[in-house]
Amino acid sequence: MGAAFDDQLITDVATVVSTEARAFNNGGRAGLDYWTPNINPFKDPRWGRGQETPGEDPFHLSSYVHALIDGLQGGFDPKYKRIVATCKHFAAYDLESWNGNFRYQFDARVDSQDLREYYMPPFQTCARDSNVGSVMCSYNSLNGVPTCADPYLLQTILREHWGWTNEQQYVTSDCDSIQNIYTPHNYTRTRAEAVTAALVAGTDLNCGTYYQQHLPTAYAQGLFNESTLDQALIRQYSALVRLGYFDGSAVPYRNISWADVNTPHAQQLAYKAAAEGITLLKNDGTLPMEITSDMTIAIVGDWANATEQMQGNYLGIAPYLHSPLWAAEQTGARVYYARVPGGQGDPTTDDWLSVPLLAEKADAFIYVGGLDNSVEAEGMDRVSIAWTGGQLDVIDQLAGYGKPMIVMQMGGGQLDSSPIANNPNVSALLWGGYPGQDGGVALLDTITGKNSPAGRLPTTQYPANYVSQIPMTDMTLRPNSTTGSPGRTYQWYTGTPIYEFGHGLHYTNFSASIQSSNRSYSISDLMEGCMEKYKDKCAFQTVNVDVENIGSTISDYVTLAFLTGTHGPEPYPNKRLVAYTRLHNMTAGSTSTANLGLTLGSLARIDEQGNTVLYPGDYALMVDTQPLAMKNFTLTGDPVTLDEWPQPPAPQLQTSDYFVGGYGSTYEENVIAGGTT
Ligand SMILES: O=[N+]([O-])c1ccc(O[C@@H]2O[C@@H](CO)[C@H](O)[C@H]2O)cc1
Repeated sequence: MGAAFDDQLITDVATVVSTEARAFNNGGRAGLDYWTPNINPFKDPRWGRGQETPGEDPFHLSSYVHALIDGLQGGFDPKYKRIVATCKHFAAYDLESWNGNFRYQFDARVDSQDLREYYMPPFQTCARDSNVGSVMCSYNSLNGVPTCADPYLLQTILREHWGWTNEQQYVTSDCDSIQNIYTPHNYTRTRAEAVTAALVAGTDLNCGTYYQQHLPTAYAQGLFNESTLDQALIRQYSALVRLGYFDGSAVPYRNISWADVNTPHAQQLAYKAAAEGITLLKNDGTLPMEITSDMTIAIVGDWANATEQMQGNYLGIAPYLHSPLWAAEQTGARVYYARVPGGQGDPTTDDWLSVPLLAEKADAFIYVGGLDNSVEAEGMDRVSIAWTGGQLDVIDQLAGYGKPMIVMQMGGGQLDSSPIANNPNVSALLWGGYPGQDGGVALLDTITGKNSPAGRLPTTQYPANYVSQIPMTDMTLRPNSTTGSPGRTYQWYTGTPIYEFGHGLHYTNFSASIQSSNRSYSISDLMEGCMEKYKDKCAFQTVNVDVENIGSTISDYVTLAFLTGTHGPEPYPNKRLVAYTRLHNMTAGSTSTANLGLTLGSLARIDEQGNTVLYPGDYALMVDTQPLAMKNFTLTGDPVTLDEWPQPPAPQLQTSDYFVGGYGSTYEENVIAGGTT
């Protein structure tokens, strides 16, 4: 869904989710607070939970999450919320288990510039601009303080700076993260101090047992006031009030029933969400490829008959799971399926004797593989971002027969696909993520041209040696000659990506031109017209981009607008996304206009203190990754601070390093006397 770059799609999907959630609630099968979305930026390609997020770019994440909350909660200030959404994990959480570091004890060291520029924007959008009902603090520490015990994060930034002060908004802990304040963070001397630190910092709800077990002792010890407890309770009960929990049939959502679950509309949307995200990385002209009933197709690989696997993690019960194999069989062609060796944990293909047999019979090969949840998962980061040798071996062998050879790269993270990209016998390469219940159909429709691919990569595809250039624990974004970091994300990476953020081919060609001429703007004039409470939200301009389909195939087109230029503090990023929109169903020869709303905030840069500043200098707006259109402009006058970032308190504690456990070990404290775990 991140690769679709289609905010309306996100709102539509989220509306189905919240509608079905209400049906389940009315049926007595579910609550009304949902611990979604995971909106941490996908900073490092090894991250096992990057698959849950829309991608690596903070502007993209912010725009996406705004659209998502709209659908989940039913608008930004509804009388009754449809459900409470929870933006998680606040903040700087993106490490599971890597090289002896675990999410429960990891201390993310982040300076104010990177914090405000990269790790904060999605949460600012959640709290300040979308009225999200709940925020979840994370397992990790941030600069020495466990986030669930950090008043700078939960009070100063979240509530005061972002004005997230409605009584019905509450912070929940991650599951057992309050226990983790005590161990393995070793942040407090006692358990009573750990629960106190969390409650006083503003963690209102505990996923786990620590509040139940230890708040009474802490209260008896006089560690916090009753009013602090009241505040947490008021926030949670107020949230129920805003959900209409106490209002019976006065709440319109009470009418939602099982008939509103798994509707034809929901099914179509599941298909659309899969189809819009499929991204064409390489094509020698073989695609689209008609599949007729007199053809024989061989569909192979670990994912060829994927069903549950198409859902990634955190999934519900799907009404059906249409695998690629199932979809291939619906074409009427004769289909051979082989799971073949060479998948995850199966590095050799030596005993695979069926290649020549398959090759003799098949008119075309479809290989579906890549990553799956056995290697990218919650609690599990990767150590390699290369394809397994076995998979490449199979792909090589099949490609060697000189027949149409299509590779589908699946999974939420990226792999270095250069061996496939550089193999002239591989006709086409597509990326499909975790496409959900109708994923197989969306993939086959893309091969045949029933769906024209228009997705764009929401993450950089790095070369495999990237993982030896920077440790996962390094939270910095900018390249650094001292540490040897080549930089993170398309904004700062100094190497050459295999496929860059925003890459995505089509079955047609597009041209674009930006309306309006190059010119200069005075910063003081811009500020004079800026009346918003939050200055970064003031409009700069709506840039209209005329996009023309100059090929012969109907297709969507995603307009990505990047800003470059010399303005603000050095170093300058390569470029940064400042707007995007998806144009739908553009017929051959047609022109559509993308209206890109730029704000003063989107022009601004972040200084070393984390302030958002509008700087004089040269700017260039470009459309698409291989610029189809470009517009230069300048800002003149003195810099103006749009948002003054609250400075962190002086560090008090250093993290300790005597935790020796692994994934899961922190739960041992939950053994109740006489019980088991
Ligand atoms: O059963 N457990 O032991 C267990 C432990 C951790 C866990 O993950 C946490 O729960 C999810 C709740 O939203 C958070 O996104 C995730 O970080 C989910 C389940």
